Amino acid sequence: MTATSPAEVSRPAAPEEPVVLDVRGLWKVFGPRAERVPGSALAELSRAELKERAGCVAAVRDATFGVRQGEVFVVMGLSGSGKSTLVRCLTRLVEPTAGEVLLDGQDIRKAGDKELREIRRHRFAMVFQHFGLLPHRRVLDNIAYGLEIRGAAKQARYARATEMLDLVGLSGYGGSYPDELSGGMQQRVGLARALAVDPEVLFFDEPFSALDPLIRRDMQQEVIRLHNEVGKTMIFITHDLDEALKLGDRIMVMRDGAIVQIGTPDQVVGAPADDYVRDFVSEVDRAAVLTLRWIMRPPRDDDPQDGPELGPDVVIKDAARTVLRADRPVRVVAGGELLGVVTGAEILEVIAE
Ligand SMILES: Nc1ncnc2c1ncn2[C@@H]1O[C@H](COP(=O)(O)OP(=O)(O)OP(=O)(O)O)[C@@H](O)[C@H]1O
Repeated sequence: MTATSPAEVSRPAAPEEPVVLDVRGLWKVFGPRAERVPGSALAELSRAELKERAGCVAAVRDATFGVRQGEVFVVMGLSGSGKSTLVRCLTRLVEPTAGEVLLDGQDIRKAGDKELREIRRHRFAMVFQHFGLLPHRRVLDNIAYGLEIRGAAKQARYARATEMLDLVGLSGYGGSYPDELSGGMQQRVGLARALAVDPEVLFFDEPFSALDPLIRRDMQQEVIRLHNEVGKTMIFITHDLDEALKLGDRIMVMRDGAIVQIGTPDQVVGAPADDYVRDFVSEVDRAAVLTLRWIMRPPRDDDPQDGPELGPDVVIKDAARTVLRADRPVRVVAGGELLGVVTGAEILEVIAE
């Protein structure tokens, strides 16, 4: 494949949204006198050494990243890499050991109990793997639960809950109890409950891992659909690469508590930051993720200039037919500017891999 440096390759020039959640130098260390670890020589130790010398586990190590308004931000890594701990630190379900978590500029680590409760009730919502539905409450009351805690009047919360029930495709099930529904349906209730409070940020902690593969695929589609409809900022934990590639606007890869890479799906697949990420993405169908931007070559003087035009962000698989049928190089054009050309040779190289 044509060598392309990651810096040159990015997704379409969508206007960059402001950062909603700005995380800086975040640490979570479990163990005795954990607070002495960040910033000290202990912080430099490997996981095993830290455990041996200080009896501590650094579940999150010096994490710095920003989540943008309206994006689906996926946190991915093997089991034990720190995904859950990191995301729990963002809502302070786990108290961070050091660092800052700024929500619209306000450090939630400094929030008092009352303020924190307000943030959790009004600005955040969560969807968990094990649904977390209240078994003795009907579906509609489960969905309305967050609104009830907030003190919303009955009529208003039922109206909103019914709207959410319809939104997740469960119209008519409001009177059922959770155990009368399948796993996939229960998770739809979980989604509706989270959306009911109209949160600024929605957190998903491996929400679909307990579902069987077909239902899981349905639910992923459902998240994409809901995201398109409601446009919420979503932070989504998964250890499943396909899920990450499908859902993520950007993916953050973690290993041993540290961030290894943050990038769009095509960046993670096309330019893995190290062998760990390379290994992770080695089985991916690159033609389904990478775009023409990754394989185009500079035009040569002897290239015909009248080939078909395609945009740089067309996925290779979608462009293959056009490129392979054309009897001249396809021109990769954005904003009237010729960025490069692609021929059958470049396409076949990726497909043959
Ligand atoms: N309460 C705790 N006390 C001590 N160590 C903990 C605690 N919670 C998590 N850890 C450790 O922190 C590390 C990160 O765990 P975490 O659950 O965040 O990883 P994860 O990537 O979410 O894994 P999984 O996908 O298995 O949930 C692990 O080594 C774990 O053993």
